[in-house]
Amino acid sequence: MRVTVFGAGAIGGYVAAKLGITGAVDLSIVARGAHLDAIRDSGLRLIEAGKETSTQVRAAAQAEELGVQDYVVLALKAHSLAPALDQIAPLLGPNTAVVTMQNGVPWWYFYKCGETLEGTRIDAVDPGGMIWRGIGPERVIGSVVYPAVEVEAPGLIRHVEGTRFSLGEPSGEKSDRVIRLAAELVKAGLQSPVRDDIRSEIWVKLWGNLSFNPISALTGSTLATIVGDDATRALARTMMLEARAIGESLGVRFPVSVDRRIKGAGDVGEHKTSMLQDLERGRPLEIDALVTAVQELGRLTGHSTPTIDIVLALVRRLARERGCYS
Ligand SMILES: NC(=O)C1=CN([C@@H]2O[C@H](COP(=O)(O)OP(=O)(O)OC[C@H]3O[C@@H](n4cnc5c(N)ncnc54)[C@H](OP(=O)(O)O)[C@@H]3O)[C@@H](O)[C@H]2O)C=CC1
Ligand SMILES: CC(C)(CO)C(=O)C(=O)O
Repeated sequence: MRVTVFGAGAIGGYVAAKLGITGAVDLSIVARGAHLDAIRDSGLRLIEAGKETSTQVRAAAQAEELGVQDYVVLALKAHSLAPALDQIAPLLGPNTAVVTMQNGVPWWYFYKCGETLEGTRIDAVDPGGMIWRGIGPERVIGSVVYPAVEVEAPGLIRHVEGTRFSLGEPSGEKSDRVIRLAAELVKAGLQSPVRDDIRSEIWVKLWGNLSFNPISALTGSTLATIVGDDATRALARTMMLEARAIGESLGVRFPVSVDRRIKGAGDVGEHKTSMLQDLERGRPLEIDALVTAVQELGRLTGHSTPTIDIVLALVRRLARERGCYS
C-alpha cells in the first residue's frame, strides 16, 4: 500500500511517524524547508509518552519524485490546500484515495450528502471550486482529527495527547479503501473508527473550533479560562447554538448537549487553541475553514448568525492587523 503524507507538520508528521515505526506501508512524505532538511538528515523524530523515536522515511520536496499513490493524506492547514493543488496532482491516479485530515468545514462537505445542496461548493474553503476540480470529491475519505500535536523543532514532532483519527466516506459507505486504511492506522497504534456519518462528528469537533478558537485568539485566553469566565462562556455558547441550528438543518445529529461540549473544552485545561498559537507565532490563521465557512452555511440554509458574524469580524480584523490573514 503506497501512502504519502502531504504536509507532514504536526498532525501529518505524527501520522507518518506512527506509520513509519510499524513499517507496514510503503510510506513517503512531502515536506519543505528546514523541516524537510532535518527529516532527511536525522529521520522523522517523535516524542510520545516521554520516549523519543526516529524513523527513516522517504521525504520529498516535490511529489513528482514519488508518483501515483494508493492513499494521499492531506495534513495541511485548510488555507494551504488550494495553493498546493499543482504540487499534489502527481500523486493522484485513477484509484487514489485522499484523506482530508483538517479541522473545520471540509471543501467536499456537500458531496454525496443526500441533501438538496448536493454538489454545492463552499467558497470560504474552496474559492471558485478549484479544490473540488483539482482533487475530485470522489477520492475523499473524510477524517476528524483529535490528537494534540506540535512541531517542536524542525524534524521533531511532540505528541501531547490523543490518538483518535475517525474516518468516514462522504457517502457513509464502509468501503474497502476506508477499512484498509483504518486497519493500517490501528496497526500503527492509533484509534481509527470508521463512521457511517462522518459529517456529524465533523460538526461536534467544529463546534468547539468555531467558537473557542477565535475567542482565544481575541482574548489571549486558554480553554479553561474562557470556560471559567461567565461572559466568554456565554459568548461561546451563543455561537455554538447558532451553529447547531445550521447543522441540524443540514441533517446533522449532535450526540451531546452544548453544555457538555463546553465542559469538555474546559476540561482540556490551560491549553492555547491552535488559532491563538498561530497568532502568537505570526502564522496564517484558519479563520475561513473554522468560522467563515459556518457563516456561509448559515447564509445557504437561511439561518442568521449575528454572534458568529461579530466574532468573525473582530478576529479577521485582528489577524489582518497582525499580518496573519488576507
Ligand atoms: N496540531 C494539532 O494538534 C491539531 C491540528 N488539527 C488540524 O490539522 C490540520 C493540520 O494542522 P497542523 O498539523 O497543526 O499544521 P502544521 O502547520 O503543523 O502542518 C502543516 C504542514 O504542511 C506544510 N505545508 C504547507 N503547504 C505545503 C506545501 N505546499 N508543500 C509542502 N508542505 C506544505 C507546512 O509547512 P510550513 O510550516 O513550511 O508552512 C507544515 O509543515 C489543520 O487543519 C489543523 O487545524 C486538528 C487537531 C489538532
Ligand atoms: C483545542 C481545540 C479542541 C480547541 O477547540 C482545537 O482543536 C484547536 O486548538 O484547534
